[in-house]
Amino acid sequence: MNEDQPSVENGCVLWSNGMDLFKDAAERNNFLPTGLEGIDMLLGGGLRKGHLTEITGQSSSGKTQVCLYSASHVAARHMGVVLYLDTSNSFSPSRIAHIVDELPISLIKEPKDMRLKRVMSSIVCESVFDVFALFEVLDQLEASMNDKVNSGGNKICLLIIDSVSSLLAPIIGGKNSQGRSMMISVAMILKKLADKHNLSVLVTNHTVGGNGAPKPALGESWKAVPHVRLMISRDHGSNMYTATVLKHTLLASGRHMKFVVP
Ligand SMILES: Nc1ncnc2c1ncn2[C@@H]1O[C@H](COP(=O)(O)OP(=O)(O)OP(=O)(O)O)[C@@H](O)[C@H]1O
Repeated sequence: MNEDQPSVENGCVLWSNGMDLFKDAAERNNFLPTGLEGIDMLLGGGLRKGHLTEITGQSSSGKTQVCLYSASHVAARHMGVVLYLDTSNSFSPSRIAHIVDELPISLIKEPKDMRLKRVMSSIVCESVFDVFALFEVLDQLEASMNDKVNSGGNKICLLIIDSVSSLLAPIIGGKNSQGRSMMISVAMILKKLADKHNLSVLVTNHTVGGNGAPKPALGESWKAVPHVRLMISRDHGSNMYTATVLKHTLLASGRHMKFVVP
């Protein structure tokens, strides 16, 4: 084995020296915008490439809105292709069209009809209704990402799963250890894809326990998975929302920022 190279086994890097980690952090220090100013400011630029970001919150707290905004802004700003895995028919092309239509001309310098066509063709939406379909899609994604590395094709830069909890929560109840190991496999595949292909992964996780303090549905085993976990909530009867950091590699938990969904 070459002493300067990290050893690679089944595509996983087993060790890295400090200089590798330093270069890696500097090179990967780039973000994809969510297009929601408060969230982008809170996260130092948006969704970090190479990381898995989780949005959690109660029903109607705005999780899908964050996904739709992120997909629209990333596609509109020529950052790459977005793969949107929709688990509950919440993907809304008309909402995307509305978001793209509202983008200022100073940000996207092209006629509105061309912009919409381009954005729509840069967002690939796929319905995924159970964990087995999810494994299949992720498997195909990995194969196509490996091909794109070799062929230099147009790369996916953002993978969205709205919501990952609706696929995983049904299989982890009770003493179902097989369900739990499937959940951990999904986590490992997502993090490996993010790391190996420098893509940003955005997932949503609904909350449970409405009366007291609502908690993210996927519990303790999943808690360690996301690099960043944001809790969002909607201010009653307004279009004002609050994002609060529950977990972050650099920021203290509890930091929060308001954002508006126009
Ligand atoms: N197409 C739309 N156009 C305008 N506003 C919308 C649209 N869809 C949803 N909203 C508004 O955004 C709010 C947040 O909805 P969203 O679907 O993002 O919540 P969520 O957290 O994903 O909910 P759930 O967990 O039930 O899927 C809703 O209360 C609704 O008022």
